[in-house]
Amino acid sequence: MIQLSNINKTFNTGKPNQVTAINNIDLDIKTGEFVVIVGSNGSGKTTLLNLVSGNILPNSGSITIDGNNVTRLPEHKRSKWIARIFQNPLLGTAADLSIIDNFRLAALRTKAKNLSIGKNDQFKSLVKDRIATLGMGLEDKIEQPIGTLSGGQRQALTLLMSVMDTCKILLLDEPTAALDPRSAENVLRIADSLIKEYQLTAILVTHNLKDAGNYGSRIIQMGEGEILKDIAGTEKQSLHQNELFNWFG
Ligand SMILES: Nc1ncnc2c1ncn2[C@@H]1O[C@H](COP(=O)(O)OP(=O)(O)OP(=O)(O)O)[C@@H](O)[C@H]1O
Repeated sequence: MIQLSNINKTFNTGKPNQVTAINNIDLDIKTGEFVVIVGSNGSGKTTLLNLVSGNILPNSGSITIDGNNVTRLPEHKRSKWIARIFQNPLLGTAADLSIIDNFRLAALRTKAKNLSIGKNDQFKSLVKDRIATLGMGLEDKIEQPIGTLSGGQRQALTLLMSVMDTCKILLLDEPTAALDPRSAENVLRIADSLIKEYQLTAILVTHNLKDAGNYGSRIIQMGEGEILKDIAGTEKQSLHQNELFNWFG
């Protein structure tokens, strides 16, 4: 689903503050894989997500998504494949708009021409039903501005919104870092079940090694712009948390 070949990304090339954020990375992520990325600060995790999403372009190398060479394709042209959830729950939603209007926008993400979508009662009841699955009671508040909700509530809704339109890839960049432990657990559980239900290919960047152990079908450790470890399958499932801690020893 996602292939990175020989990807390099250097910032501030030729200046004293030049930094190689991604150093010659090859990565092949299969459809339906849920990859967890861990690594110290500055190891290149967010840059990697930015390269996949098209938020930044590589200096060299190629990126393929769903069989399409997207290396030079800007972010908005990749949105038909990709939804992204950020650390800050305020990103990804329009605070002043109601919950239902945010869901309308989400459903229109890749369909700018069909602006009539979501005006009818059928759409409202579909959204209410989906929101009810969160078990947060938010289905009765769909006319309320989304900015009045807590970070955890908002992040849960943002996840649901990401699957309102065509989406094959979910990029999660520390989506729970700003949440309390209970909300964080809830949001990750929702993400995990959406990934399974919609058979999404997902990448989760996290500093939480417990989550890194519990979630995902593959784990990658990054260091200084390179892939240091790449473990999948039963080996990933049996990875003990202590072992993960030792990676950072
Ligand atoms: N836009 C930019 N301009 C200049 N340098 C950048 C830019 N984005 C990232 N970098 C640098 O690239 C390196 C990798 O940064 P990146 O944000 O990808 O790391 P990270 O692993 O996500 O870190 P963290 O865990 O702290 O979020 C760092 O040295 C960072 O300072």
